[in-house]
Amino acid sequence: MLELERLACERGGRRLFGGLSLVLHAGDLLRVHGANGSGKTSLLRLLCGLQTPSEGTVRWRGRLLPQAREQIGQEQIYLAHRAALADELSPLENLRWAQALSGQTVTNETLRQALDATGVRALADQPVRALSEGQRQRCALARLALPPPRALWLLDEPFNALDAEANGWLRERIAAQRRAGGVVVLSDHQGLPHDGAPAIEVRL
Ligand SMILES: Nc1ncnc2c1ncn2[C@@H]1O[C@H](COP(=O)(O)OP(=O)(O)OP(=O)(O)O)[C@@H](O)[C@H]1O
Repeated sequence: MLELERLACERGGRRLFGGLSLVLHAGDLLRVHGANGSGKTSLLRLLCGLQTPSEGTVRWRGRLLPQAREQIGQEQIYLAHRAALADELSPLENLRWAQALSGQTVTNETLRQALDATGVRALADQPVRALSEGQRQRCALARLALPPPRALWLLDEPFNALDAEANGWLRERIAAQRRAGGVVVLSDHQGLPHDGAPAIEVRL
């Protein structure tokens, strides 16, 4: 479903990685490891078409990125590092905005149910700036609980700041996504404990 061919990335005139080739099929999990600044975020941004490779190609279901980014937007979720939420908006407004950007409109009740899934329904109407890091991350992760199902999840350090309960919830969501035939790519600089599920590992 997701094909990387001899992918290379440069930032600020520096080559971060090159020659990266792999194919992810339905149900696959790719774990991207590497030190701070090694290029994990850059790789995820290449995979969702927010960045252009310096060499090589990325294809989702045969369509070339970033050229096909608009079409592919409805099939993927990209959750950026450090819960990229607008501070002045509430979690509910942030979720509604994220859905609108990918062409979806949902009812407030559906949004509240998603926030309920990550345990932050009670915070739905507060400004995000008043939330803790972990609460922010839970709000961002609520997108994974929103319809419609998206075949490709790109998650930048999604376990950051989560407590044990939220960590368990996210692991179960990722497992369910894989069982449903989706593809998950996640980055990690902490050497996450492995949950035993087979994964493809890349170190940058
Ligand atoms: N907009 C930019 N312009 C120039 N260089 C950049 C830009 N964004 C990132 N970089 C550089 O690219 C390199 C890789 O950054 P990236 O965010 O992809 O790393 P990372 O592995 O995700 O790091 P971390 O674990 O710290 O989040 C870094 O050296 C960074 O300074």
